[in-house]
Amino acid sequence: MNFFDKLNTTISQNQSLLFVGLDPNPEMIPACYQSSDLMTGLENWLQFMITETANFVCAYKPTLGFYEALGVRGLELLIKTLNSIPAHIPIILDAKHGDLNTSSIFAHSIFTEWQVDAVTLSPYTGQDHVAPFLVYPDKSVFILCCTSNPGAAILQQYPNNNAPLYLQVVQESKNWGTPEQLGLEVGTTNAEVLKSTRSLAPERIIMARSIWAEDGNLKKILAAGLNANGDGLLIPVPQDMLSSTNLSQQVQSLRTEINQFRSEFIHDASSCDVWFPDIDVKDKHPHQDLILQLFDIGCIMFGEFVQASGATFPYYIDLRKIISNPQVFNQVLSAYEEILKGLTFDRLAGIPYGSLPTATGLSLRLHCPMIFPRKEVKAHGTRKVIEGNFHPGETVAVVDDILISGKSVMEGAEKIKSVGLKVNDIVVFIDHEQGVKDRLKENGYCGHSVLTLSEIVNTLHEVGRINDQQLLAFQES
Ligand SMILES: O=c1ccn([C@@H]2O[C@H](COP(=O)(O)O)[C@@H](O)[C@H]2O)c(=O)[nH]1
Repeated sequence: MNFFDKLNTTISQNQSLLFVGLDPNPEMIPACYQSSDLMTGLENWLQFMITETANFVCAYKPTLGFYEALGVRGLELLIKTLNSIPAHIPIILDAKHGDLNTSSIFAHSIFTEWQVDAVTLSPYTGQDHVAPFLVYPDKSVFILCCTSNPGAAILQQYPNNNAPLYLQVVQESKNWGTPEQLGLEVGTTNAEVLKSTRSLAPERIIMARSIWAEDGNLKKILAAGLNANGDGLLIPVPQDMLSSTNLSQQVQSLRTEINQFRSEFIHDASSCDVWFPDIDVKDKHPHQDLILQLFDIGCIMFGEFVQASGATFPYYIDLRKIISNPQVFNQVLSAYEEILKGLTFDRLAGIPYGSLPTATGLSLRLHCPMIFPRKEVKAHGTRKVIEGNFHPGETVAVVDDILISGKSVMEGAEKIKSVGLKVNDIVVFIDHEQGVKDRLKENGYCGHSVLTLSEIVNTLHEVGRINDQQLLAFQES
């Protein structure tokens, strides 16, 4: 999973845009962690920060300079700290070293040995300095565009407020990497600076810094920095909060305040709803939030529905609706992507019409060319069975929404094979079970699914979205 997906998954799981700076700053160490051995005190404090916040933040950001300042033991402490961070939470190493000669070896150390997910970099040595970090496809960089140091203003605002240098940095750095590879670091208490950055880079993740100096500024900062989906902005947990004994509660309250604002912001600004979980279940299904969202936006319906075969089912799944909800669509794509990454193929194919948007999204994410079998062959023009370019002999992974009998997806796969292509794998979002994967196997295909229908129904019943009667109707069908 790349940094961008890992970050989005944690944002969605922990419902948080907050990140914590894991800095062993001897000047900030709380009294209860001060001991005769400074390093032990700092280590205990860092561990406390991680334990208290791991379920409520989306990333950690250790600053390399604080560890280096403590000498060899400081670097040992950094390794211990990195190892203590739960593996699913992304780590952004704050290391604005601007030395061209060391960037390749530094990138290798931090990404392959220390296994951090992203790094902050200074822009002034240009793309040459940044490029060695971008050769790691799963990693990202954050380019420092603006700092809040009063003394920096004379450079950052040069030559004037209409075309300041920091916006040139934003504009130029956008050419260095894709939005998944390159985010922006903006330190400011001035919401106008964030607003200008956001309007120039609507597609980038912005890591906000130093926003807490002025009381009551949070709403202005959020309004200026959030993107149109109500995210794309990483917000630091205030430094003084990290020294408090009830850190966990304070971070949770801040998270709630931010999420309330995001929710109102989205309703005001867009026609797409943002979904927040209303249920907290222990040992929940890994896709529980996604299942609930699909139910809440009407993709999973219960009642009497006649299927194409003439049979009546007590449910109907309409995954075509996901295209109208980018938040859900993005998560659905990530779930397909996890399966596809383990398979070998040259091209992706979607089964029309329902799975064409999904296949398109996956093709762009995986940088894999796409084709599709036509539903009906035209009586004019090229009379093609397959749209898109391909070479006979290539292998195609077929993507579809739901397997009921397997008829439609196998018909599509047969058309693909009829032009000399090979199909081994069929990947769907939902498997209706009842032996359909065996049927695929008998026909020479290996079926993969993100979810089974029983996982969906049991999860919905467990959290009270459907009643006992609906569960029974499904179990008896
Ligand atoms: O709840 C449902 C049931 C079916 N569909 C559509 O049918 C095919 C799958 O049916 P097969 O019998 O496997 O051919 C699926 O691609 C959908 O287009 C549905 O959307 N929802």
